[in-house]
Amino acid sequence: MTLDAHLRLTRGTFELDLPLTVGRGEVVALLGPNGAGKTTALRALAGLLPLTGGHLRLDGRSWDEPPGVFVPPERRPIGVVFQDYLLFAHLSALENVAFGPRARGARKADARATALGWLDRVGLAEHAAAKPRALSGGQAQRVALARALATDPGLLLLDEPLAALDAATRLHVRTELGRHLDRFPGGAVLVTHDPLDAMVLADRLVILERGRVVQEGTPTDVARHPRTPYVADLVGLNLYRGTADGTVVDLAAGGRLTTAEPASGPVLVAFAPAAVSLHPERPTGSPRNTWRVTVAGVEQHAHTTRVRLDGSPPVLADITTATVAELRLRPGDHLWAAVKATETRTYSA
Ligand SMILES: Nc1ncnc2c1ncn2[C@@H]1O[C@H](COP(=O)(O)OP(=O)(O)OP(=O)(O)O)[C@@H](O)[C@H]1O
Repeated sequence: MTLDAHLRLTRGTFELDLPLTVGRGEVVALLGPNGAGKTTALRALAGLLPLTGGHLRLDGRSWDEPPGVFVPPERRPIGVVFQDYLLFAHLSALENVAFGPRARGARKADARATALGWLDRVGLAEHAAAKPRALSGGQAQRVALARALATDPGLLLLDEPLAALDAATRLHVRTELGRHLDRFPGGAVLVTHDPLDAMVLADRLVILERGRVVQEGTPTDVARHPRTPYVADLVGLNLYRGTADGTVVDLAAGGRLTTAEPASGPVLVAFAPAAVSLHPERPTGSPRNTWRVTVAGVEQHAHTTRVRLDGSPPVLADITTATVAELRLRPGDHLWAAVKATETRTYSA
C-alpha cells in the first residue's frame, strides 16, 4: 500500500498544508509542537475531517479529493490506535478485537478465531476473557493494537499510542510495538510528542510547525542536522543560524564561532550541550571558542545537570555533578563557556 496525499484544510484561522507520502511497510512519525496540526492531519486521514483542498489516495484509489470525492471513515481500510485505547468497557479483550472483523461481515466464529490469533501475537491469549478494567495500561494498549491490526488495514494510524503508559511499561510496550510495526505490511502514521518514540519507531520523521512541514528525513539525519529551534530542542542540540566565511561564523543570535568545516554564506551550526565546558576563568591554551556567559537556569537530569546560559550566543551546557559541585552554580553567576571547533557541525541553512 502506498499513501499519496496533500492534506489541505482550514479550521478557524488554522491552515494545514501537508504533503505526505507513506510507502509500503513504512512508518512515518508526525512530530511538532502543540497546535502544529498533527491531530488534524490524522483526523483527515481517518476521514473524520474532510479536506478543503488537495488530495488523499491509497494505492491510487481516491479517498478524499474535494469537491467531488469523499470516502467516509467506515469505508476506509484503516486501523486506529489512540492513547486512551477506546476499548469497549463492556466487551472482553477477545470481543473487542473481534469487533472489527465482525463489523466488516466476518462470521462470528471466524471473527473470534482471527481475534484470538491477534491476541496470541501480542502475547495476551490467556487474557482473552478479561474486561478492559482488569487489564494493565500496557495490556490494554496491546489489545488496542491487536484490534487495529485484526481488520487487516492498509493504513495504521497511531495517535500518541504510548502517552498514557508509565515510564517502565512504556519502554517495554515501545519495543513490542516496534516489532509489530516491523512486520506490518501496510503503511503507518504515528503522531507523537516523544522524540524517543519517533526515533525508535519511525523510518522517517515529518516535522510540522504551524501546519507546514519544516523538516523531513530519517531519524538520524534529523537528529544530526536540525533546521529549527523546535527540532534542535527535540534532539537536544544547540543550534544557531549564521553567516560563514571559511571556518568563522557570525551568529544571528550574537557572537561568532570557529567551526571545523569551512563554508560560505548562510549556515546552521549545531553542537551538543555535552560539548560545552564551563570555567570560572577564561580557559587558555587550546583551540577553542570561549565566551562570557551568565547562568540563567539549572535543571537536574538523570545523569547530568543542564545549565541554561545567557550570552552571545546563549547556550545549553550539560555538565557532570562533580563540575556542578566544583562551580557551585547559581542563577546570575558569570562564567566562561568553551566549545572546541571540532565538536561543531556546520551545514547550509
Ligand atoms: N474544533 C476546532 N475548531 C477550530 N480550530 C481548531 C479546532 N481544533 C483544533 N483547532 C486548531 O487547529 C490547530 C491544530 O490543532 P491540532 O490539534 O491538530 O494540533 P496538534 O499538533 O495535534 O496539537 P497537540 O500537540 O496539542 O495535540 C490548532 O491551532 C487549533 O487551534
